[in-house]
Amino acid sequence: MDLEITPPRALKGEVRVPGDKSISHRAVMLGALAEGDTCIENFLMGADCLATVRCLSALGASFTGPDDQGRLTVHGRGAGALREPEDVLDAGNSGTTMRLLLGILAGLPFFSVITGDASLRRRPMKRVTGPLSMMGADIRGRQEGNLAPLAVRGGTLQGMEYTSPVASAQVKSALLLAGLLAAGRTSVSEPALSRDHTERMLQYFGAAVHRTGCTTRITGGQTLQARPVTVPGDISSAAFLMVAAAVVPGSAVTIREVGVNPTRDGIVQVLKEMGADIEIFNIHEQSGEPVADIRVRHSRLRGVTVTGALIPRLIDEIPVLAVAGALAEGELVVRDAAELKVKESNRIATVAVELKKFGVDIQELPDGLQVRGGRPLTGARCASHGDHRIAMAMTVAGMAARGKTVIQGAECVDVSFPGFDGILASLRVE
Ligand SMILES: O=C(O)C1=C[C@@H](OP(=O)(O)O)[C@@H](O)[C@H](O)C1
Ligand SMILES: C=C(OP(=O)(O)O)C(=O)O
Repeated sequence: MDLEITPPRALKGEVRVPGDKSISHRAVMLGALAEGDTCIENFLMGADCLATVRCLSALGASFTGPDDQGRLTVHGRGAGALREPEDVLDAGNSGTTMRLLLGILAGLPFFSVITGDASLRRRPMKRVTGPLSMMGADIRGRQEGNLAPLAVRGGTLQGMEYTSPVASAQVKSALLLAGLLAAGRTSVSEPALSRDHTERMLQYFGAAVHRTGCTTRITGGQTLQARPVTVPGDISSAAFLMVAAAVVPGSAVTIREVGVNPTRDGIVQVLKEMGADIEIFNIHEQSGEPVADIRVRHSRLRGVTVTGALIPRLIDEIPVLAVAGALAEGELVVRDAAELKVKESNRIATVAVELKKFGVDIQELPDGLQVRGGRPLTGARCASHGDHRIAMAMTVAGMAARGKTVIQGAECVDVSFPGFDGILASLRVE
């Protein structure tokens, strides 16, 4: 599907974005492991989270919904009620589905095979299958258990202390979920703190999880108690609207009920450092997660350098941050972000290739990007590379460019942000 964009005069109004993808995955997974009914409101009906629901159904979990309001109930009967799937589990395009489910499958006493689409079958899984094998699971796949399809014979796991070489919430979460099903204590240390939604939701469901610095610990054998979950709006989806409002002259956009977890809000911090006019207000807590309204008005931006512990706090927002950099004065530099190479596409390469089509001065770095901003953008014919974040970032570039932009293969937007073009259309002032 092609998406056509012409620059609006301004973006104005008040919107909500769909539910958080990370929290939606975790709500159904923990719901399936818990005892009782987990009623979820504002569940993300994107392709990735629906893949998680299908995999859990194949494992015997039972659901009511989702209805068209995003209401979904998981009828949990504890981990022991999950059973061997009769067919291959399909995680589609979703790294989170595959890696977190591997943690659960490793701790369950049966055989399963999990695969995904062409992009997911190229992404590294050894980062979870390696430590899960050390805990006692038998996991086989191409490149010594690195590439899906992966065959898992789960069973009795022994907790362990693991130091992850990457700051990855998917690695941490897979090991904490395996740790919940394992004997003894599991601890995961990471080089910088990644998103902590799994820890928060485990605690919300009654499990004891402790963190000291960047080390998180869980003791196996705890039971989870079902609780209602209201999923906040996804800050990673809101980021596209935030940058669009910041760069399109005359804009003023309010996004209601967005998750502002401090392990996810790096984009707000960096846009503010760049000079963006952003207000965060009406801060409150919902199902163990902080939520707020975000108002963004157009303003002049300047380039900054983004590195280190900030990177995991905005990893999925880097494609759209590069667009903000292209429209800012001076230079935006992103370093320590080599993880971008193993996402749905190699995002260092795809961001650079696509932004060059708009006339942007952008260079690939081994672990990031360098963008020299300030030149006017010219509308372009872009490719999504099958990557939702690239499709949406280039849409934002198109809104600030002269002339028409076309995004080829824009159907992948549905992975995380169904209704994206409708929400943008509702904000347009012609
Ligand atoms: O745990 C999660 O829900 C996610 C963690 C991040 O991946 P990594 O764990 O690979 O950094 C992020 O890029 C992804 O979109 C969602
Ligand atoms: C990297 C992403 O997701 P996943 O790893 O779940 O495919 C993303 O949504 O940008």
